[in-house]
Amino acid sequence: MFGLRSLRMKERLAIGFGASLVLFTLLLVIDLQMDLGVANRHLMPSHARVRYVNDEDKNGVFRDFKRKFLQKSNSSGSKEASTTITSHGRSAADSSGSGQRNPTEPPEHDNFDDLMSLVAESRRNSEARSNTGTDQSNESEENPTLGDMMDIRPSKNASYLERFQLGISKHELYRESDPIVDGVVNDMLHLPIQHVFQKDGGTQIKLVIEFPNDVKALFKPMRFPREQQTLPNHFYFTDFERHNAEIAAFHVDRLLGFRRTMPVTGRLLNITTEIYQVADDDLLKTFFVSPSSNLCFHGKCSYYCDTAHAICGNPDTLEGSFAAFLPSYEQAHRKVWRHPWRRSYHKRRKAQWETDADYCAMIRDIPPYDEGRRLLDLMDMSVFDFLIGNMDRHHYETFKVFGNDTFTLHLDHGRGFGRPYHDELSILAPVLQCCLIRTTTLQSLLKFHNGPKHLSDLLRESMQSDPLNPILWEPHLNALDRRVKIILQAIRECVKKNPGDEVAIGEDDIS
Ligand SMILES: Nc1ncnc2c1ncn2[C@@H]1O[C@H](COP(=O)(O)OP(=O)(O)OP(=O)(O)O)[C@@H](O)[C@H]1O
Ligand SMILES: [Mn+2]
Repeated sequence: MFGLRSLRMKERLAIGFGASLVLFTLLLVIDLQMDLGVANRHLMPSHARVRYVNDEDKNGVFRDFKRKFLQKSNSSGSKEASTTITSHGRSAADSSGSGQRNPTEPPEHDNFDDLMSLVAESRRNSEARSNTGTDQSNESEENPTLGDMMDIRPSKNASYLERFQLGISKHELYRESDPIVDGVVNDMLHLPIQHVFQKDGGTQIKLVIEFPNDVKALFKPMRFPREQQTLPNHFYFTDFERHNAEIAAFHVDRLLGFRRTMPVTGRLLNITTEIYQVADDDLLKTFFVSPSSNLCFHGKCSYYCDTAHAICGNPDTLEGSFAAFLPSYEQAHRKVWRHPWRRSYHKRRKAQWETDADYCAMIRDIPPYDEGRRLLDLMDMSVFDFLIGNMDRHHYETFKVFGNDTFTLHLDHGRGFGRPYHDELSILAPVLQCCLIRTTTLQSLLKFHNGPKHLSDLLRESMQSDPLNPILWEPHLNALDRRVKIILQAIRECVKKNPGDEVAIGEDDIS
């Protein structure tokens, strides 16, 4: 009797153990699936939560700077919930990063002379190297274009876009002050729209707009007014995309001298004649008339493509961003790279860079980050994303034909410019952890900071010609100037931590 009972007990234990093993495996599988987030974005939990506070990285530069910065400032997140527009936007936002100064005292301007001398020194060194012929980076290195590589010349009646695409070079998308950018933008603004369909891939709705002569643009529609901030309970990957963020990001990238973002312009559309009447069948099926008699559509995608999140004319007009189309894959294959500082896209798991103090040291040893310009390009990307507040940089792309020592494309900035009163320091993690920045980028930042024109002034000027101007809500422009200073402070900390031979700035390898 006892033996039988104990046998049952054993069986029960075995069954219980077996069941928990199955349950555990199941949980692991679900966990793993969620971590595939980016490749399979539909699997990503909409309520996922990612913390970036790094408990183990007690000595990491990232954590150190974050702690120091937060101690000095009285948090820049205090106004996040407010969407009130005040005429004092500039001074209100400026005060958020400047510590506990007496409000009557004029703030003292820090020129960052230490960093200025660092840039000057780096310049002198590279000049000396090129004079003595010991320069590692070949200054006179060729900068072939896609046209050169494929041996294609623009046809006689080639559009601006075709010329632009063939002129994309190993170092950049377009040259400084290249008039072709205006040509491409003008075409997207004025050419008649012939055909519209939804672009597949990605999580939110995007349309491919076709103009005559094979000219194409990638369209993202406006959803909210400029003052709408990222909803407090939305993560970076559930945040709505903003058409104006795409426009502003193009201008910021150009002002930084990167030229790695395709030209983007705003355009006001007539939803009836310029979308509905030229839409393909699949898109057409998602059109409807709202109770206010406005024409609406929602398309098909994994996030916000339903009746409750439809895009509607007002009453017939619709704002959107038009990004010049990249060359087709057949023309120029692009290589997609997983970003080493990609967020976990998982509610419980942290990314390795969030917990590993030596993360950058590891990345530095892995190709293509172990040589050439790639790691410096990632530092630029981090600076750029921090400025625009973009946390959604999971992958990046390069043109295959140029090999590894080519620029990284800056694509997809629809989730930038969402929180003007918050500075997301974790976006700067690559720069803070590697203690590295390209000389020319540091120089640009110092110029923005010391003036006479600040980044916000230059950006306001640059975006003035856009038909949808003003593109940004004023607090976002103030945030840019505040963030420039934060980056400079961060670099200063790095330099202090790495005195002597460990120079914190990287040689510029672009001629
Ligand atoms: N200007 C462009 N021309 C052609 N293709 C583009 C352009 N910009 C982006 N793409 C392609 O379209 C894809 C999706 O674009 P984008 O990343 O902007 O959309 P998304 O919905 O935000 O995507 P995800 O959800 O994956 O972040 C990109 O992976 C890129 O390859
Ligand atoms: Mn995206």
